[in-house]
Amino acid sequence: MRYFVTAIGTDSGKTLASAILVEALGADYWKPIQAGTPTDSDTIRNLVSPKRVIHQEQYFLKSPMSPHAAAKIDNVEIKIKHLSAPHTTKPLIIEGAGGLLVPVNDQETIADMIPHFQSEIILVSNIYLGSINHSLLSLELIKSRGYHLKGIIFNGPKNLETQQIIQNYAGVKCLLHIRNEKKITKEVVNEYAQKLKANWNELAGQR
Ligand SMILES: Nc1ncnc2c1ncn2[C@@H]1O[C@H](COP(=O)(O)OP(=O)(O)OP(=O)(O)O)[C@@H](O)[C@H]1O
Ligand SMILES: C[C@H](N)[C@H](N)CCCCCC(=O)O
Ligand SMILES: [Mg+2]
Repeated sequence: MRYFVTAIGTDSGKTLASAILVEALGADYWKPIQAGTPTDSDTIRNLVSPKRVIHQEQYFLKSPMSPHAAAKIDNVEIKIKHLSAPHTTKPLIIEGAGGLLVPVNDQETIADMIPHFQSEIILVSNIYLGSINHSLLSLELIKSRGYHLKGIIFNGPKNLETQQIIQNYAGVKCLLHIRNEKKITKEVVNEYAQKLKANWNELAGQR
């Protein structure tokens, strides 16, 4: 099974959520398109067990910006049809870049990768004043394109009104709520992975 981790924007906590998912599901990790350094793959490497498989990025762009722009600077053309997911017998966590409508070239966006990889979406919704609108815009896109949303991971300070309205709109449960942590360590990732594993199995049981 492939899970596509996207978010309501950049710096939302996709890589942190991906590390937790990798540990919770015993999954492989793959960042198809990396723009700038430090790379998300290196961040993941430092946060998960050494037995986890982290696949090589298919595109590594030098500039920390939208992939469509970074690709032009590097004189590289990214086409979704040329992306090919690594083979694995384990679940695969695929991390996008920024939010859903981040362009990878002048016609295609990150969202177009989701059906290309036949993946289910895990949406990271970080909580701030304005995140309801950004979350519902992302959910509207997912719904209008008929993509499958596996669940939502909230990230940041608890805000029940914000979380409830987003969950109701999405019609899915919260897989995990990540609080603001002083430091992100392997231990923190592991703690959340245990919580996610419990929630994941409980939600699967509710089907
Ligand atoms: N709950 C949290 N507590 C503390 N720090 C956090 C939390 N969530 C994210 N961060 C930090 O915020 C920064 C951005 O998080 P992260 O890299 O996971 O975002 P991202 O959505 O993957 O960004 P990108 O779009 O660049 O891939 C990182 O330094 C990360 O460690
Ligand atoms: C470089 C950064 N870390 C992300 N990987 C790319 C974020 C692209 C954001 C584009 C935008 O929405 O303006
Ligand atoms: Mg990331």
